[in-house]
Amino acid sequence: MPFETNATVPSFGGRLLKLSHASTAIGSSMALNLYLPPQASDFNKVPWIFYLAGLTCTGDNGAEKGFFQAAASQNGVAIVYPDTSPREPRYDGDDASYDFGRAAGFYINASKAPYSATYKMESYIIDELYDALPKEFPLDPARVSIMGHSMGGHGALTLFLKYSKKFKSVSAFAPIANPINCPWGQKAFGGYIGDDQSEWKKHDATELVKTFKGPLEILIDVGTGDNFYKQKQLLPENFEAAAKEAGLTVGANGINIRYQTDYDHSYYFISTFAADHIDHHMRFLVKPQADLISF
Ligand SMILES: N[C@@H](CCC(=O)N[C@@H](CS)C(=O)NCC(=O)O)C(=O)O
Repeated sequence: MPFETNATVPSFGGRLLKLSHASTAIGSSMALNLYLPPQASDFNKVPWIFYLAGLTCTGDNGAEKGFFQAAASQNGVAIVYPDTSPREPRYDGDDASYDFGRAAGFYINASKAPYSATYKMESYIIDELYDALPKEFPLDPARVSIMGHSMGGHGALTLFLKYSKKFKSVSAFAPIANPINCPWGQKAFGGYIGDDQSEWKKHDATELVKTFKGPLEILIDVGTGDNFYKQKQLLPENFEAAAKEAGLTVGANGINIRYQTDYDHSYYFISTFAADHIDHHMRFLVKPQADLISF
């Protein structure tokens, strides 16, 4: 059993499992939360959505304050809340700032020492959790989506754009949408990848969307009162312009960026629009009728 269940917390008729496991991608123990809605059982594998959290977070922030569980229960979808970086081993200066090192893994595989030894958050999500969780819990391996907030919004957008066959849909709250052009992204990519900016582009949603083929629907919410938006850490306009240039539909049936008047960067903002994001994903996660057995 790769996952240990350390606590089971009833929530909105379902169960929030507080899990830990020895991660092969990271090389040490990782904690995460898994919300199973009441519909999940040995006989009913439910669809599931990754929620990737932002800077300074663990898997607890979204589970405690995102308010996703109410809508997840109504729709019969599970939510996985991974951690935001390895916790062990420690590196000199890995907690010197809130936007690099611990709790700031940026959902990429670091290639620069010493972080390259363990900061493998892309492999952790895409290879390890994606495969291991449905083996042990009632999750449908064929119906997976991804969403995230801020750094986690960058993670959701880039992992979807890189591995679009693995996910049915994507959405983001206040994502860092063009990290190579903002201070957070430049600091993280410089520290985890090094000076080669052509490598940075491989992990930038605005760069990746330029070559995305096929129809693409993404729900993105950004608060106009978000100080990080005002400080140009998020740059959703750059993402939208790149999508337009690539010929993708922008607006309600395409790249749908909603600017929410006065909302900030916090979980008050996320929880307000949590149900909209679950609804967005359910449009892509419901089982086609042909799959249902009739007697
Ligand atoms: N600590 C940072 C802010 C970091 C921050 O706002 N983190 C966001 C994600 S980017 C978050 O979700 N924080 C945790 C929370 O609100 O629960 C600062 O002082 O500027």
